[in-house]
Amino acid sequence: MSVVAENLRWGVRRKIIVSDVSLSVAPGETLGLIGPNGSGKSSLLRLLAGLRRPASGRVEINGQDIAGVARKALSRHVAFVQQSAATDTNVSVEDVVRLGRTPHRSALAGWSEGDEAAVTDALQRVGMTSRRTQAWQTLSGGERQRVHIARALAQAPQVMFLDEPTNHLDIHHQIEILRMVRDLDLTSVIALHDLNLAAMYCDRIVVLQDGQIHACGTPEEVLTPQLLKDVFRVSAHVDASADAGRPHIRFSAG
Ligand SMILES: Nc1ncnc2c1ncn2[C@@H]1O[C@H](COP(=O)(O)OP(=O)(O)OP(=O)(O)O)[C@@H](O)[C@H]1O
Repeated sequence: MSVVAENLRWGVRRKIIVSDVSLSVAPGETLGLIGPNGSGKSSLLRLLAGLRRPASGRVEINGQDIAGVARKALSRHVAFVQQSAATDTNVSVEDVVRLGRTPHRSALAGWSEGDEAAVTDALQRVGMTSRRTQAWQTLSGGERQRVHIARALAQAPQVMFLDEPTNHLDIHHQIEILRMVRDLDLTSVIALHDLNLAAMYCDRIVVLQDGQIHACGTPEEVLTPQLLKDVFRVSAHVDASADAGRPHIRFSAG
């Protein structure tokens, strides 16, 4: 499914937070969203996912304006992995992942074999099968993050928005999760702080600054020393890595 945003604007009181953002994501593409703290990444993701209404502009998913689509209908296709989602504390890991099936179930339908299979598959994909019955509140930060990703996977979405999905994860799981999202047959938009991970796993990257798109293109086109200086205020060398020629950033210490 494609995602298209046209002239999105959103703000709070007089403060403009997302300003005239237009972008498009092709079916199956992985788009990275990078930018300094407070540049509007989370706000833009929420607009794209229909969790927030823009003051003006529109978002189309699969050619349909999401303003006219009910939340439950939208969540049959669209999943959102929040930065630090709060979850009711008195639940098990599998209870959390089961919530991902909610959009697919009617009030009268029981829990089906298909629902169970989706939960089992999602837990397996994030390496949490053995924790299935563990209490949610006893998980570590990174384990919670993986369970939230499993909940989104259980939703069987065709579009996935992820807000810094790797920020609590060790390097092994950061790579595992991003590789998995890239290899899944879905369209994804991922806000990331780690620029080298964005370079490795995203087909294209959008750079936000002060709520506006500063640059958009392939990792090679976007991640230049000049852009890193202008937007992120750091000095860096950018090498072509051995990994399919994707850029690799080396930050200067001094
Ligand atoms: N509901 C709100 N009310 C007031 N200000 C808000 C609101 N939501 C976001 N902001 C402000 O908008 C700006 C963008 O926030 P946002 O969370 O989208 O940035 P971000 O790029 O995701 O940041 P970070 O990298 O730190 O997670 C910030 O200055 C934030 O304080």
